[in-house]
Amino acid sequence: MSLYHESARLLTDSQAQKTSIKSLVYGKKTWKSDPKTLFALSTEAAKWSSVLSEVVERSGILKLERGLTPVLALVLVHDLLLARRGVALPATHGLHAAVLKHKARLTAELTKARLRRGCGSLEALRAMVEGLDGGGEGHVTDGDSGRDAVKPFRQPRWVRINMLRTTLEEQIAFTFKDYTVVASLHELSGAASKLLYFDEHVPSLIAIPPTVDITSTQAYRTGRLILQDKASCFPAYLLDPASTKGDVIDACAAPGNKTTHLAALLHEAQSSSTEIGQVIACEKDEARSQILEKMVKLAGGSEVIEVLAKQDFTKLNPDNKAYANVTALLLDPSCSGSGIVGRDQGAVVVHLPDINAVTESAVRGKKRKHSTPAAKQPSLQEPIAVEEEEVDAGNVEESSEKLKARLANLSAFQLRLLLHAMRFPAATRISYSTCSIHPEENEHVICAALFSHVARERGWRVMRRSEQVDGMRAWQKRGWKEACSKKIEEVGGDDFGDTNAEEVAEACIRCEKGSEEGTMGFFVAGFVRDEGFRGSTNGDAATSRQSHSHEGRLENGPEGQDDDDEWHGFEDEG
Ligand SMILES: C[S@@+](CC[C@H](N)C(=O)[O-])C[C@H]1O[C@@H](n2cnc3c(N)ncnc32)[C@H](O)[C@@H]1O
Repeated sequence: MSLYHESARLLTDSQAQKTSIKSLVYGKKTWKSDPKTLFALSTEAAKWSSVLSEVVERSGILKLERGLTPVLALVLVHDLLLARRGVALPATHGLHAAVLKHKARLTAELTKARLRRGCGSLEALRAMVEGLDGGGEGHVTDGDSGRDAVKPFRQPRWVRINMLRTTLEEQIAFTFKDYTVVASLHELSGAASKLLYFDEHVPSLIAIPPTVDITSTQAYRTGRLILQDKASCFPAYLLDPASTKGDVIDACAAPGNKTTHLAALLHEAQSSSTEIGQVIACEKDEARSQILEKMVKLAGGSEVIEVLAKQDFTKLNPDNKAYANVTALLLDPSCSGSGIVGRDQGAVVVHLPDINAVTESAVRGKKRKHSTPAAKQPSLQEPIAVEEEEVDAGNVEESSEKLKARLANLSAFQLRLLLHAMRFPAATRISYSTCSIHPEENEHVICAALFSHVARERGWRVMRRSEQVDGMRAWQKRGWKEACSKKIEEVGGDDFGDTNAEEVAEACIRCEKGSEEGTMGFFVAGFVRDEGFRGSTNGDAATSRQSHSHEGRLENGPEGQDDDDEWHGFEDEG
């Protein structure tokens, strides 16, 4: 295999496995190419990929040279146009010839790409590319000037208006009275002035420029405003807790952003005279339980939220009468955290040319979409200093085998929690979410749960896109169909006819990290079942086995029950 084929493979694996080029090169001893050369080419090609993908697309060579894949074209064009020694293959070699014959066209496209970036020389472009490397910024075109100039796209600061303590109107009239409302998220990027954007998907969510700090405002300090990534608002909103008119369990609650969001949604429904239940917030970790309690208090949720501190969710007995009115569950378990902005585990972002991209005449003025990681999201600094997502971040330089093993453990843990949630007899809605981009923790868990014994016995199915609340139905990025097909095939889903991969993928919601939608990488999906299934249990008299006191909830966990539908080899996420 040539240097170029090996480099193409490396970049593909690095993207897919979210593993650094370095660990892939030096973790494997069987490369045919010199590892140093392979590392240098792959790193440089990745660095230049946002420019070169544009050059390759606009030159149209992918349509002419059918033997070139987008990633192979990227590494070859890199060396053809940018390497001192050119392509390290004889000119007669098929790969070299495939790009060499288009050199004039490619060079012209590189010049245009340079000029579009306002760079007077190749050296200036080189400096720009070097400067952007690792800078963690995405790019947007400059609509105002009409020039396709590249500007760093900075993630906005998302602010959830906490309806437990205030209203949107009140905050607009006071905290944000000097702010100018803008129509697009892009207008916030890099702005130093007080601008405000109303989110189009999640009610009571606004965005402000990343440069504007609200942590010293009275509204923030008193829990009226909560800094919460947009994607992280999806699970409670999708769950639509008030629609089930009962209690809601937040199974993995600390630090409590989604818990207080659930409470706010219930509180709002109460004002429109619907009878509402309470939120039961469960957190296993002692220190994080304390943070949860503080957050609940600060957010004004004490009356609606009951905190079960130091409580392992899997040890709650679903058949305890104390949970007889639990109609909805939110499950946001520990995960790899690979969707968190700024946590790339060393993997590079490679922009690949699109074979179907329109050629230049059609692209003139077209806004390009980039997805490099963006500036680190603000975390809740004050008054509670804690990162929202508790994650199993693993080792930055871990090998792909280690990552695979870690993901297998995490997904087994996540599935175990999800299947436990499905056992609550009165529940009719569940939302499952992670801040991971890996299908192992997302679509695979959803599909495995769907085809589990407990789901089929108790009538659980995926919450279809058409059944979702408006904002979630409208959200464009959906689950990965191939990941669903793969898992459904693996769990023998073909035997249970009526669920197909396309429908499941469409039901799943994905957020892309560092994208121009301004979110972290995130995944959420819902499960529902019809009222007719309510109250179904394994047929045992479990409720008589323990008291209904708070303590009674903690004893007699599900161990010993029929666990046939669970995956074996469980290890806690540690
Ligand atoms: C991703 S974080 C949850 C973030 C939270 N939902 C929020 O929005 O603020 C996962 C949490 O689940 C907790 N956890 C992990 N396993 C658990 C279990 N078996 N039972 C209860 N909590 C658990 C972790 O300690 C961690 O605080």
